[in-house]
Amino acid sequence: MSNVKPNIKRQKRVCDICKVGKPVIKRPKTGQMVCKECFYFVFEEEIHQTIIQGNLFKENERVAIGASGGKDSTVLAYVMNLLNKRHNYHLDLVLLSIDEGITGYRDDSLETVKRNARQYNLPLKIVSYKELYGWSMDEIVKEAGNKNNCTFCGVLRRQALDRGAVMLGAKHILTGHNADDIAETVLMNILRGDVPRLQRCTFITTGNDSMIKRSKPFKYTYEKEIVMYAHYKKLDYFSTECIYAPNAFRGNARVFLKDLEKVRSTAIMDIIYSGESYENKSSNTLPSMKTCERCGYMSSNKICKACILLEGLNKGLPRYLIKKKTLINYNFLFI
Ligand SMILES: Nc1ncnc2c1ncn2[C@@H]1O[C@H](COP(=O)(O)OP(=O)(O)OP(=O)(O)O)[C@@H](O)[C@H]1O
Repeated sequence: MSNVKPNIKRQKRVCDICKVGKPVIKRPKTGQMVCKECFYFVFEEEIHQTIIQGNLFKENERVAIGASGGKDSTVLAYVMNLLNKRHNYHLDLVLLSIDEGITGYRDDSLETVKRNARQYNLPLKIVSYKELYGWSMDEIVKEAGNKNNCTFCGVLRRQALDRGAVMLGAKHILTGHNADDIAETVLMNILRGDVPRLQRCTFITTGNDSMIKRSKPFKYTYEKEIVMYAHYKKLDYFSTECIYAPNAFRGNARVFLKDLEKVRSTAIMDIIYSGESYENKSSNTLPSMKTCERCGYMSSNKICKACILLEGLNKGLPRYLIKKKTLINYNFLFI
């Protein structure tokens, strides 16, 4: 047998998109091996397509980006700023941050948002729970204990974002909820048998009939790709988890989703598409939006959830009111 090696040149692997560049990223969404430049471009343009297909904006609209300093909203601010210029959306973009008053967490992440505002040259408004409600989250946790803090925080943040948007003269808020968040919410609503919420949790825009609407341009964007984008673009974001325990049930849905993804790579998109097929499929009508008789902000009831929670806190009965049926698991609505 001859020892002479056959003269076969090994073919250099190239980017699956441009067929030229060196592939450095395997896209979790498609499995393609792509170069950095193609990854940036398809990542940004898929978000642009989501925006166009969802008909999200009107020209000259003032749009508030909910900016927490975390990876999702940092990438959202960066990409919205870029697409606004690249595709001439003519949007008046502003950053809106809510300071929940969580020492050692939000104070640090707000410093990141302040830097982002300078880096992207976007105006920033910060509103705090303390100034709006007279309570910080640190004080609420001291009073109400550790158990329901995600419910308190979620209810108050939702209204705080609305109030901040009103202060900014914006009627549209964008949040960084991504495809993984939405798939988790679909799963949670299935596990709880919550059909009305299942029917609306995949909407890209909510609140069309109210003072302020909300949209999720990352509805079809995978969390892993957001992390990769932030990493390769060297974006300045804050990566610490909230010091108050995250919602345990969402944590279970997240673990379940990650396990599913290992055996079925398309699980996230499949679950979102399944959720979408439930949209408006029954006679269950959505509660119409009214204004709260106490604070004047949006509510589907006579008195809004934020006022009910604050009443409990101010009366020294925080846990009594949170147990009322209407509030249980209200934080599933925040998506
Ligand atoms: N304190 C805040 N101020 C302004 N917007 C917020 C705040 N907290 C959350 N949001 C908005 O809600 C979205 C989802 O918030 P969530 O708490 O689930 O954080 P997340 O998934 O870790 O996102 P991020 O990485 O942006 O922090 C954020 O992307 C952001 O747009």
